[in-house]
Amino acid sequence: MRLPRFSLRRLLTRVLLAVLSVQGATLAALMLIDQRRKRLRAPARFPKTKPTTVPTGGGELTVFTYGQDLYDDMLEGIRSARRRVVLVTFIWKADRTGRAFKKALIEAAERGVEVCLVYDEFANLVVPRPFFHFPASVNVVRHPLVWSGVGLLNPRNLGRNHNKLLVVDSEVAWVGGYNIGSLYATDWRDTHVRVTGPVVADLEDAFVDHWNQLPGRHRALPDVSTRSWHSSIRVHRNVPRQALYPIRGMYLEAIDRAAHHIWLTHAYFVPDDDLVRALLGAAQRGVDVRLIVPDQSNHIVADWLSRGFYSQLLAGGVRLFLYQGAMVHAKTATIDGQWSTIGTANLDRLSLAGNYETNIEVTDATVAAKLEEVFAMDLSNCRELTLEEWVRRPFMVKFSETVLRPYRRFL
Ligand SMILES: O=P(O)(O)OC[C@H](O)CO
Repeated sequence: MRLPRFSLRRLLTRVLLAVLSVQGATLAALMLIDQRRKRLRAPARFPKTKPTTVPTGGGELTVFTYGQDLYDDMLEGIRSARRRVVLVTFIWKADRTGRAFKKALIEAAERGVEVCLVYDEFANLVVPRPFFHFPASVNVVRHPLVWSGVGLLNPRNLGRNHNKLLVVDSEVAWVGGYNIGSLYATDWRDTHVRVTGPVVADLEDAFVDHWNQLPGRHRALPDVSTRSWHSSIRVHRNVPRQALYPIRGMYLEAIDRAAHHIWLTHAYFVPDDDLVRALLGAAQRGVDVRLIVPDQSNHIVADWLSRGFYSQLLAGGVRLFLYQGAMVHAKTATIDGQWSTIGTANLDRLSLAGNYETNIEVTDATVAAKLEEVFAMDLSNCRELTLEEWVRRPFMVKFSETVLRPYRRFL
């Protein structure tokens, strides 16, 4: 009898196919669970603060924690614009909220205001194309799926425009986690700020530089020439085309500097090794490190990738809080009662090393106190996850987390 010949190649192919099948089955099961959850989900309920304003950076900063308050404020800003409105958004839904923005922007253009808009093509593939048809008086540029005329496989050409920024009359700007859509107005807990003062020129400059880089035949905007060297608020922008990713550096530096507490609120938490090391290092030197993440976000796969970090973080002394009853979509941090950041970047690889993003970094105790209030409010709506509870989760759950680990680097 002849024995079948051992082939290493055949064995490796079979192992690879088996791993891919298990991963595929796990992802499919998660999708099914997600669909069912979404069907059965109760209406969102969560605590929120009224918009409150504090002086900072030679101007003012107002914190918004409820979408409807924010959208009303942004729409009022657009309706009162006299010279120029620039707006960039990752997602722009064609629903009641999205239509209200569209109408206000068209009306502004019709009364002579210069209106420049950017939206991300990929994020809005599901939005009917005609929604993005504007009169010629409005300047609209689509951030393309792939930057034209350049290699498809170069990650620098694939970065999504994940920004959410509005600037009116070079005097006031809004930036933060909110995309534009009715769901976000009432059902998601997110954080955005309105700022005035010198920082507005930096935010407008970020828009203008990007606008002028975008492919297409749109008219270039003049560079912003009124930027100050002296502000307690710094703008950090990721620009993949220029291989600029300062937001990751900003986080690493601030975490490394922390002496007392680090309080983070993040919608999608899939950090790289350096960020994990920085957080664990802070916890080890006695810093009170707390992280709020959604108990169930709108992306179940992101949740499961995030869960893959919990054991290490909990064992290292980081405290985890799971937000209940609604999606928490904020991307904020506050450290030592001194330092804060609010912006568009998630703590995942797409945001920190892939997308166009904008965060502001504020070194101001008054702003930190405001964000600590918001953090305390959110904590009141969280369930703390302990290491004791976490190690007792079922074997299949642990197995699924392990199976999905290789996908971390794609998110
Ligand atoms: O990419 P973000 O952080 O703006 O979140 C968008 C939502 O996940 C849309 O599904």
